[in-house]
Amino acid sequence: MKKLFITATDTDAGKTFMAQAIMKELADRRHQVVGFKPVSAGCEQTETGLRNEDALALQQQSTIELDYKEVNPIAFADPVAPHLAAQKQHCEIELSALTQAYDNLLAKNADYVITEGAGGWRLPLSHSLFLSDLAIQYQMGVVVVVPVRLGCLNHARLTVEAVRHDGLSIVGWVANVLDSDLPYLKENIASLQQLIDAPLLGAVPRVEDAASAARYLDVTPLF
Ligand SMILES: Nc1ncnc2c1ncn2[C@@H]1O[C@H](COP(=O)(O)OP(=O)(O)OP(=O)(O)O)[C@@H](O)[C@H]1O
Ligand SMILES: C[C@H](N)[C@H](N)CCCCCC(=O)O
Ligand SMILES: [Mg+2]
Repeated sequence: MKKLFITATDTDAGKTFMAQAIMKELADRRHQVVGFKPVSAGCEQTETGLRNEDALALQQQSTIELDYKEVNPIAFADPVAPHLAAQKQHCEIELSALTQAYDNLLAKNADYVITEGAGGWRLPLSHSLFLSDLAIQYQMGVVVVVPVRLGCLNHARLTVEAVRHDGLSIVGWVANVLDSDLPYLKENIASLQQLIDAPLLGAVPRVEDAASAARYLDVTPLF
């Protein structure tokens, strides 16, 4: 059983997109995969409760049937920092709620549990909890998604330093090349390779959907 945590240098960076693509690649190689979005902020109210796009995508990409709540135990309607959404509801996110949900997924005995973070690595969940604490608790392997743009070198390096400071390994990273006209694109990717010093799973251009993104990824470093 491999436990992976998909983080990024920021929000809106391509975590869900690449998580789906990685799950597809693994599933195509006959691995059983389940997706997990422990905390979501930005949901639609439906008859069956709050539903978040990321979690629905991960639920759909899972090779084992999962209830929505199993994929996304904590959901907030507002698309804001989750600890602020929690404060507004006078509640506090606790690590035990996340570990309980994670343990339930571990019990499914899939080959991979793919957790998508929210925002970046050090996302606060309360005054005393970060989402990174969940990844640390289970010693997850970390995949970093980097949207390649001006400013990403610093963000990528800071993320890598924080992950390693927490004692976790970066098992791979993805260059999300949303702007193929970025000046010095190749040089930026080469700099990122140096700064991150972990396997590059792929450089993904702007594509139609996550299934197309999968074609640019080599997931063998995740085996
Ligand atoms: N390579 C790509 N090609 C085309 N569209 C992309 C690509 N990467 C990301 N996107 C799009 O950019 C938007 C942001 O990506 P995504 O939702 O995966 O980010 P995220 O890091 O998961 O954000 P959040 O922090 O909200 O979870 C989405 O609309 C997604 O479909
Ligand atoms: C609403 C958004 N799409 C994400 N779900 C939450 C991002 C929180 C980022 C918090 C922060 O680091 O400032
Ligand atoms: Mg997402």
